[in-house]
Amino acid sequence: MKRLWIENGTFVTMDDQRPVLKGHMVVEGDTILYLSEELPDPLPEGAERMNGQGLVFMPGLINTHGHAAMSLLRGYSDDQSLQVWLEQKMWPMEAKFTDDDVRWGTSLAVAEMLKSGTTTFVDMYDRMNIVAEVAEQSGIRAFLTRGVIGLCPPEVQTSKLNEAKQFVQDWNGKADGRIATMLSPHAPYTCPPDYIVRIVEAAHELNVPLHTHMSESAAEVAQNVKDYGCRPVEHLDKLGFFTRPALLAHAVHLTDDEIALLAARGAAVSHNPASNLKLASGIARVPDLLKEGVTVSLGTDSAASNNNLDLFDEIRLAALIHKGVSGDPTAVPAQEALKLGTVYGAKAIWQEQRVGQLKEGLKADFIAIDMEQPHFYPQTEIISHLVYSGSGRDVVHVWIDGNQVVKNGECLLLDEAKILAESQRCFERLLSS
Ligand SMILES: N[C@@H](CCSC[C@H]1O[C@@H](n2cnc3c(=O)[nH]cnc32)[C@H](O)[C@@H]1O)C(=O)O
Ligand SMILES: [Zn+2]
Repeated sequence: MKRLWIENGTFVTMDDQRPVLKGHMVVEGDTILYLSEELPDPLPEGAERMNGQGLVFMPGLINTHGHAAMSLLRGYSDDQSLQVWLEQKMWPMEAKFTDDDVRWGTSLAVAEMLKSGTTTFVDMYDRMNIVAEVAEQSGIRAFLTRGVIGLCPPEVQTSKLNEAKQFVQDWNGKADGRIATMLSPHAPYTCPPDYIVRIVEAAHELNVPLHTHMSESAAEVAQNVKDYGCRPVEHLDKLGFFTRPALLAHAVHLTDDEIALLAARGAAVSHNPASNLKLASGIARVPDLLKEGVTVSLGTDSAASNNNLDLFDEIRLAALIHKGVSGDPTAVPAQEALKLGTVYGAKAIWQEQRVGQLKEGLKADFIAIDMEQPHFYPQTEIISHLVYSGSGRDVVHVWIDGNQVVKNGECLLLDEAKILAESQRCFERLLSS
């Protein structure tokens, strides 16, 4: 079996037992076989050797919410509220999307994510077969779901749900186990209650988790109260949503009771600070969620509301904004912020036994960061440096399942020049059609 031996590296493990260690890591096949300050004994036979000096190795980042194909709409609508951005700008453009647009928009997103250190991403979109093909080819790990908007006639609702179920059947566990799937009503405000109930039942049948957008804006919460007589968490609870493992994007506007209910139900949250700031949606109660024991992770949302997919930005924002709004400089410290993007990300997608830390027995999904740069000197607190002065541009190498997918900042399995040219062509066609 293929072996890689990294010598004399600095490893930020995200394992509380030994958060940072200097030493050696051996990868065998798709798995971390050995990680220690000591030389491996016996020395790994036939291993490719790599000098880790000047590099920091850490678990690949986990982006728990996004819509990759929307990278085509980066910069197309800035400085708008969620409702205007979504209904007047995104939906009309997305209605014109073809297979080709989804392919090149997704490829653009995946290239950007890989190069900035994301090794697992969650994606909610349609034409998901194409998204899965891009994920398979690129080497990335992906948790994919055909999101469904239910503001349409019953027969269209049914065909969308059938498509979402078929996607699960076709792709769950594919790409050497790198692809997992779930089901997702787009949001309580775009799916009637009876449709959400049908989606929950389908998730039980297929034994997959659920994902949705929830309580992103104050307007949508007010609408929920007006239409259904309760706030979104209680509404989803009544519809049985939390009888499945559930991942909720945004969760910005929550009461104490809602936080308690999420904790009791074991639901996980994807905190998307950049998107929430840009659409002026508000600031999620992350310190309170963490205090109550809710699993919180990080997502970029799409590049159309971010406007990049660099998860280091989300890590830094999470570490900064909660201090600012609470007046407490100890809110979301650096170590906790980095956990949001790694080990808690893994937990939020029920993958903590496989990814999210550098640990013997876990999958070899890891990244290398170039520390020999002015913004990382003097070299003192590495975790602080990564969170407060690092960015995705510092990532030089990326491995997923033990395979190197980015080398010296270049994607090995994607044709970057072609992706840039094709995405430009797709966007221009969308604009003029
Ligand atoms: N087109 C599908 C739904 C795909 S789910 C992905 C949808 O999420 C939308 N979206 C992207 N970001 C956000 C957000 O922050 N809040 C709510 N919806 C979003 C996006 O515009 C896209 O329409 C259907 O009609 O059933
Ligand atoms: Zn979204």
